[in-house]
Amino acid sequence: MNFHTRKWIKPEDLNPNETLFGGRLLQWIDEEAALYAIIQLENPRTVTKFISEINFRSSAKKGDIIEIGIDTIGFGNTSITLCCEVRNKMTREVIISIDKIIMVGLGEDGKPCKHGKTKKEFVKDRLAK
Ligand SMILES: CCCCCCCCCCCCCCCC(=O)SCCNC(=O)CCNC(=O)[C@H](O)C(C)(C)COP(=O)(O)OP(=O)(O)OC[C@H]1O[C@@H](n2cnc3c(N)ncnc32)[C@H](O)[C@@H]1OP(=O)(O)O
Repeated sequence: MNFHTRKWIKPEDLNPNETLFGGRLLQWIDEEAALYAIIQLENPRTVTKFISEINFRSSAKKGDIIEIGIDTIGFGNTSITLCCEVRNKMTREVIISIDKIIMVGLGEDGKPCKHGKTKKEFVKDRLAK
């Protein structure tokens, strides 16, 4: 799993308990999953279809640095299935884990569109072609 994105927990990211607000974290994860899927499917019209059980395993506090990791589990016809883990950058303690995030690529008509992808690709390999 690649941990591409780091976030610094600021006062506006906290809940009344003074720990990281779960909704904020889910927003960051959704955006990260969307960007990952857009790049893999090469389709900017990619939407979140399904997110499996979310396990908040620990929290973060103001000033912590967290990192968001996404990986590919598999490709369908119009979808890509991802998994996600968020951890504390310094301690490596897992904050959240999500087994399945399903993103679907849409066509111009807004309907699911076949992507023809079967394996994870790296942009550097595409550019080398
Ligand atoms: C490069 C430049 C970029 C520039 C650009 C950058 C912008 C970067 C900004 C990022 C910004 C963040 C963006 C966040 C992403 C949103 O916030 S998206 C908003 C939230 N999501 C939505 O609004 C989606 C609403 N849902 C829908 O519109 C429809 O359900 C959909 C997605 C069109 C699918 O319709 P459907 O009738 O369910 O379609 P169906 O053919 O049955 O299924 C499609 C696929 O989903 C799977 N599926 C359906 N239901 C399920 C289910 N319950 N469980 C599992 N799989 C399922 C099916 O198995 C199928 O997969 P394949 O077998 O084809 O691979």
